[in-house]
Amino acid sequence: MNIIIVKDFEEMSRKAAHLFVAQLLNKPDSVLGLATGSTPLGLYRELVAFCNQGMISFDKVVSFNLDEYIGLEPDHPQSYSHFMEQELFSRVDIRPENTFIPSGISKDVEAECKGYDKRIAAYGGIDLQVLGIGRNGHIGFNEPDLKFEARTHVVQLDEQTIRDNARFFKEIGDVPRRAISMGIKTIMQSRQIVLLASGKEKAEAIEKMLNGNITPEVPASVLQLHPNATAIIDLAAASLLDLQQIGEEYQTAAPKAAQTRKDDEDVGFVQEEDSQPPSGHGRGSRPHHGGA
Ligand SMILES: N[C@@H]1[C@@H](O)[C@H](O)[C@@H](COP(=O)(O)O)O[C@@H]1O
Repeated sequence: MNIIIVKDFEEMSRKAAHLFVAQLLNKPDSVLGLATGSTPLGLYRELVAFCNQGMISFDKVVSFNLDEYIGLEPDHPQSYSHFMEQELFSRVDIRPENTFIPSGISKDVEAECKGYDKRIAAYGGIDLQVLGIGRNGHIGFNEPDLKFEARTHVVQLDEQTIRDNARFFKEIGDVPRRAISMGIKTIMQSRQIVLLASGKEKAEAIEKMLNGNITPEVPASVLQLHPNATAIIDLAAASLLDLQQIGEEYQTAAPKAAQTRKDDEDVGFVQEEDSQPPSGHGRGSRPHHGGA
């Protein structure tokens, strides 16, 4: 895993944005994996600015989000769908029909999960996936568990996650208890992954992710196995790491070029055989939020 230690949130966001800009310049029709939470907000701000300057375009981009709360309508102010609309989609030239987020109000959640993975595969898989990290080491909404959940699935949220995310809701009782999340295999199939972490509340999770065993009890630890993953960590989130050791043991340079499908197969993360060519559409007409 490449480790890049940066000064603060701003530098983390800028460095992450550069990876995305490079990706889009190389491949304008990239499939991006997107995340929510406070952590990627600076990244999205930077991408909006690059797009407004005409340096990048999202016109040909397809995006898949990691997760969504079960029970929230897409235009609910705390839904991840609404978040993405506000923070990125309404501010760049991405086509609404090319943005995918699991539906939290699907009548058949199992079919929703299966269909989501199939659709990702049908678009050729994710080129670049951004991740935040929960204080308990979760990625997406893959909570600590006894086994890695492979595919997009329904999760029961941890008490700590519910408490952490309660800050976005009026009261803790309003936080949904369940969500749909991409699974570990879905995430690991991405050709390139960038995990962002900022702030001292993430320090313990980061230390366990990098120095601990690869275990479902720390879901982010699986990223140690990914052939092209980069963690961009600010000094506060890196405060429990031995920075000298990092200098010696890890690369801090730019990530390797995108892995080929052959490489993906070598590590056992293969695309589904039964994937169909893309026929469905994204979330269709975009609710208007009057964002800047
Ligand atoms: N499902 C999201 C995760 O994708 C995110 O990484 C995590 C951390 O959020 P924050 O970036 O606000 O610390 O929150 C939620 O649980």
